[in-house]
This record gives sequence, structure tokens and C-alpha cells, in this order.
Amino acid sequence: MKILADQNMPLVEQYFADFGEVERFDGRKLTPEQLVDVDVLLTRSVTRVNHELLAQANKLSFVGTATIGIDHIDTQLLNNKNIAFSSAPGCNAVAVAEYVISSLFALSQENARPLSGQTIGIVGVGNIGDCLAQKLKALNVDVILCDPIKYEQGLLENHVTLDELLAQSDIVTFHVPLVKSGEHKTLHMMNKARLKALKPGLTLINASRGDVIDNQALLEIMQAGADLDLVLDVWEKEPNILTELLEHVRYASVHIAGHTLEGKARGTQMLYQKLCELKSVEASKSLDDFLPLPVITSATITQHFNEQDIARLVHLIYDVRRDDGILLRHLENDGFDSLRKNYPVRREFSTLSLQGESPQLAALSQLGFTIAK
Ligand SMILES: NC(=O)C1=CN([C@@H]2O[C@H](COP(=O)(O)OP(=O)(O)OC[C@H]3O[C@@H](n4cnc5c(N)ncnc54)[C@H](O)[C@@H]3O)[C@@H](O)[C@H]2O)C=CC1
Ligand SMILES: O=C(O)C(=O)[C@H](O)COP(=O)(O)O
Repeated sequence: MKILADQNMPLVEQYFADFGEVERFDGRKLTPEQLVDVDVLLTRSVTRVNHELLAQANKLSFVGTATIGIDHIDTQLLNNKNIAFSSAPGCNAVAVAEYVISSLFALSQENARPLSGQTIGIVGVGNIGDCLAQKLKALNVDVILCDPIKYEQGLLENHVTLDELLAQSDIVTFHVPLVKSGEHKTLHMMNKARLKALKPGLTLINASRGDVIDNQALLEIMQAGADLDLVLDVWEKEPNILTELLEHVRYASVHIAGHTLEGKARGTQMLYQKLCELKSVEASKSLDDFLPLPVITSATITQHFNEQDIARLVHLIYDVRRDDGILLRHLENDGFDSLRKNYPVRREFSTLSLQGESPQLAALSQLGFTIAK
């Protein structure tokens, strides 16, 4: 069996070598010729799997994307061609939620405004939005949710419309898929009219897909003096982003919100499990076999732990500001993609085991830290 895998997908050899020969490709440069005689194609979000790419795919029986977003895959085409398909739902939900939590604490410190007492609006309450909402409950913030699809399905008790959410929130964070048409279209859901109507001082976070916010309109309102704190991980037209926007963004990163070691590795593992299922083989390998020990494994916390101490603990594991700024300096040539490819190792909160007597342990556990027994 011949397996073709994106070069930015970790642990493919470890998981898939028993199935056959593994070859790597550059996600943005894959050509139809490379798919001749390939049985399994494993992608990330940057490879468009469409009619043109599959023109010479004579043996392809499985396509997997180690992502939750599937806007780069023509799933109808795969279905028509009888090619099995799988994404990796939930693989990076914790990572993205932790990216948001890290951003919230960084802004709270820099703006000298405690998180508790603020209202956070989450748009899209799937794997990520739900995980984030659970973590935020630990921090005494008010959370309001917008997800008309889950609400209509009876899967969400409280739901407000997007416009209600924008009016009521101090911080708004987007976790929707990119949907280009239909009743619940998300393409440019933050259009110029909505952007112009945002209340001064609001924080806008986008770690979903760049096209959810009209980037040109956002630039125009920022240039006109809009008072917004912007946290952008995703951009329209990646990797050729609207560079003028960068100077207006508090924390700018290169579509790495989901890139914890665990998040990326889980994506690979989920595709391995799917292929095992398709081939009726027992899935014997697991993440614990491959993940290295983190640099910091444990910490003791004191009785009088407060919100600022929690912020310090969060930033000990991941401070979003380590990823901000580098984008501006590395934009030339292959800057955006090379920053993604060479992204330094980032671990999840759960890799830190906490001990101590603090009443804050329950909240820290809810945030995702491990509590020592
Ligand atoms: N920046 C990054 O590194 C990452 C970005 N993403 C993006 O985040 C998106 C969300 O990820 P998950 O939560 O795992 O996906 P999910 O599919 O579990 O959840 C998406 C939720 O959005 C809701 N939704 C759809 N249209 C909506 C609308 N018009 N208004 C409000 N809600 C709507 C759906 O009902 C669903 O509950 C992905 O589709 C992907 O594009 C995901 C992972 C990493
Ligand atoms: O899961 C998704 O959807 C994502 O956006 C990924 O976490 C990040 O995308 P790639 O690393 O696959 O480009």
C-alpha cells in the first residue's frame, strides 16, 4: 500500500508504516501526478482535494484530513468516486480553547481588566466552542452562546442570535466552520455593517477560518479608528494575508491555534484508527506510545491562588504572545508557511500536574490542568 502524507503531519511513519510505504508531500504543492498508484492520501487543511487533484488518482481508496475543518475537501466528489473519507473531529478542540484562554489572560493583564465580570460570546458551540465554554465556567465569566444549528436540533439550551451576542458581549470568539452558502452561511458573517456596529473596547477573536471576517472591511474600520482588541489566528487568503491589518492586531498568529503536539498527534491517530477500521485491523498503537515527556511536569500551588496566579500558570504552559510579533518579521517569501512548519513544541495544560491545598484546584482542573492524587 502506498501512503502519501503531508510533511507537517507528525507521527505518520510511527502509526502507518505497518500498512505500507509512507511518502511525504508539501501540502500546498501536491500535483495530480503524485497521486498515481497512491492508495491513501493524508492531508492537512492547506491541500485542496478536488476534481483537478484527483484526475490521475487510479488507486485511491481513502482520504483523511487530520483537521476538523473540511472546507478544503470536495466530499461529494469522494463519495461519487467511492473513496472513503475521514476528518479528525475534536482532535484540536483543547488546543484551540487553550489558545483562547491564553489570549484572554494576556489581554486581561495588559488592559488591567479582570476576566471575572466580563461577558464572553462564543459563536459556534461544537467541539471547540463547547470545550471553551466549559473552561470559562471555571473563571467566573458570563458566557453566552450562538449556534442556531445546535439550538434547532435541541442540543443547546440557551442561544442568542449573532447580533444579540455582539451587542451583549465584551469579548467575542468565533469557532464556526467555513460555510459559503445557505441559511447558516459563515462566509463574511462579520461583514462591514456588523464590524462598524461593534461597541468600542470589544475584543474580537478569530481562530476559525479567516473568511468568517471580511478582512478588508476590518482593515478599513481599524484605519478609521475603531477601538477594538483584535486577536487573529486565521486570515483571508492564507498564506498571502492582508499585511496592512497586522499593525492593528493585538495578537497575530499563523493559523496555529490548534497546533499543540497533542492536538496534531491526535489528528494523525484518528486517521490511523479510521484506516484500521476500514481494513478490519486492530488499532494497537496509541498516543502514549509516542508523546515525549513535557519539560515541566509538576507544580505546587499555594492556598491563596487568585486569577492572576491562574494567568501565570496558564502562560507557563502557553503564552500566546510568544507567537505574536514573529509574523510581522517573517512575512517575506515563505514566511507564513515556514512559521507553521517550524512551529515550536507546544503542550496542553493537562501535561502539568498540580498539587497543593488551594481552593482553586477545582477551577484549575476544569481549565484542563491535571490534579495530582
Ligand atoms: N485555527 C485553528 O488552528 C483551528 C481552526 N479550526 C476551525 O474551527 C472550526 C470549528 O471547529 P470545531 O468546534 O472542532 O467544529 P465543530 O464542527 O465541532 O463545531 C462547529 C459548530 O459551529 C456551528 N455553526 C455552524 N454554522 C454556524 C453559524 N452560522 N452560526 C453559529 N454557529 C454555527 C455548528 O453547529 C457546530 O456546532 C473548524 O471548522 C475549523 O474551521 C479548527 C481547529 C483548529
Ligand atoms: O483542524 C482544523 O480545521 C485546522 O484548522 C487545523 O488545526 C490547522 O490546520 P493545518 O495545520 O492542517 O493547516
